[in-house]
Amino acid sequence: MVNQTNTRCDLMLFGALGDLAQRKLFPALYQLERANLLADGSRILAIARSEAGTDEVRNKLLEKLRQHVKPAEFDENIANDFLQRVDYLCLDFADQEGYQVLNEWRDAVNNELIVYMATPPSMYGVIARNMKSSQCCNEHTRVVVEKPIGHDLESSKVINDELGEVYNENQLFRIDHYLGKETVQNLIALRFANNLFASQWDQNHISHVEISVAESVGIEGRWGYFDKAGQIRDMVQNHLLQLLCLIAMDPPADLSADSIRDEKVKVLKALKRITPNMMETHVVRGQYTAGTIMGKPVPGYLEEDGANRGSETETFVALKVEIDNWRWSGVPFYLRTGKRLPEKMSQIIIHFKPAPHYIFDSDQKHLANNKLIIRLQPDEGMALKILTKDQGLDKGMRLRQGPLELTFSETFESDRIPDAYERLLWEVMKGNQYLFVRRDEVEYAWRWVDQVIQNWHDSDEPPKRYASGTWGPVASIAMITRDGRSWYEDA
Ligand SMILES: NC(=O)C1=CN([C@@H]2O[C@H](COP(=O)(O)OP(=O)(O)OC[C@H]3O[C@@H](n4cnc5c(N)ncnc54)[C@H](OP(=O)(O)O)[C@@H]3O)[C@@H](O)[C@H]2O)C=CC1
Ligand SMILES: O=C1O[C@H](COP(=O)(O)O)[C@@H](O)[C@H](O)[C@H]1O
Repeated sequence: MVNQTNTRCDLMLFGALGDLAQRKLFPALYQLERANLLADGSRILAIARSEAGTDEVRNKLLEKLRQHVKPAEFDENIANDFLQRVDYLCLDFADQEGYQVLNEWRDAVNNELIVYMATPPSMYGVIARNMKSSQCCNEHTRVVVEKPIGHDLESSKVINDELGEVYNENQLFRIDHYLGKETVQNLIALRFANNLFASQWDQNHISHVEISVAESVGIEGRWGYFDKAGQIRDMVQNHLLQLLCLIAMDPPADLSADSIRDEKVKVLKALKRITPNMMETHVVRGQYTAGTIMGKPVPGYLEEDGANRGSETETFVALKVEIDNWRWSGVPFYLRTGKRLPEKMSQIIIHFKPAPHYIFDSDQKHLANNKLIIRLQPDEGMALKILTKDQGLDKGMRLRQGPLELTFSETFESDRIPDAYERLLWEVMKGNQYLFVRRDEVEYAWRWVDQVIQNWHDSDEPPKRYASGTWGPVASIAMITRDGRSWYEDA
């Protein structure tokens, strides 16, 4: 395979021994090596707090790669070649003087510099300042930061200000890993490469939209982080609102980062405020109790390791979101996301309005709506549910609904679907910002989410319990049923 950039990069990875780095980032970098996308001479400096030598860290990383790369994609020789690029530096990120070693490592090498902060967000400002005062970075350095940026609008502004004191916006690559998923990028292709949909994509033709991001896992040992965040900060503020933006935005003038981000921001600005008296009909929050997932018993949220038994943090959220603009007036977007649901499944359903005048037997009217089902994960693909005549002499003009089906793995057999982090790291190396989130997007998303959280605090109502292995509190079903609709289930 061809090396597509030939750009030599030095990647400084802060937090290199943390969960994200070991589980996602190193496996993604390994895959770039396997695809021959890392230029010869590109290097990685793994930086973390543990005392260790480079050889010891390389061995540890090899172990982790064996664990986290699919066996069919793991090649010991490629892994060893890849690890030759890695050096290790033990550094307390707050130790300003220690940053001199970064310059020594850079030495006279002229590679482009990427700094990846896979650390708690409270460290972003510290690292940025220390990099600057030690002259380890310049106006060409690209800086990758992880979500969440803060826990509300105010704290996100502080973090963004700290980063902004050292770096320009065009140097900052804020990760929302959903934007790195192939199927999420495909939303842009689907909407703007197919005129068929472009002309149908508004309140004249669409009755409502569903966005479901279901996880079967719980909090995976991350109580300390998750209990302060909850599902609304962990998933809605970023991933679900980004999906909503990609579905709802107007066509961008081109594929440049700012054209796309400008359109997403317009959607975020137009989100209708959820006032306290709308909470009952527009918002459901839940917390899982013990139950069974795929035949296995699992503990409730309050029985997880490290749990504080009195916690009222939500692990499930359902929302009815309205967009106050010309295109989407009167079209609700129903969002739901939760942990310990029956299966891992992310999908978007576009429900089209029925034909304006109905000429078939009225007992079939419930079949009348076309639906576009976009499966983000797993079983990536899409299906357009259309109505056809039921075949047979005895059927008359009876209708039935069937799918025009596109399953990516079957239709495009040879394509391996890369992990989101592979795509995102690759785009950083090329300097493309279009899959990363601009400061104003983060802040408008917080502004909207903050008012929902504030309403929760004011009402003092605890989250509704749901058994693990179910689709969340029954109130989430009631929320959509009240509007004469239901969450889509494939029959
Ligand atoms: N893990 C995940 O799946 C996801 C993580 N993220 C985000 O990615 C970032 C990293 O998360 P994650 O990997 O889970 O976190 P971890 O706590 O596992 O890793 C953070 C790393 O940073 C190190 N660190 C923290 N403070 C210092 C310091 N002062 N000096 C040196 N090292 C320090 C920690 O070292 P030590 O171990 O010694 O404390 C640890 O190795 C966070 O912002 C998180 O929100 C986002 C999406 C998913
Ligand atoms: O950002 C996060 O995402 C994961 C879900 O990501 P996915 O790619 O597996 O769908 C979630 O489990 C985690 O809590 C959250 O921080």
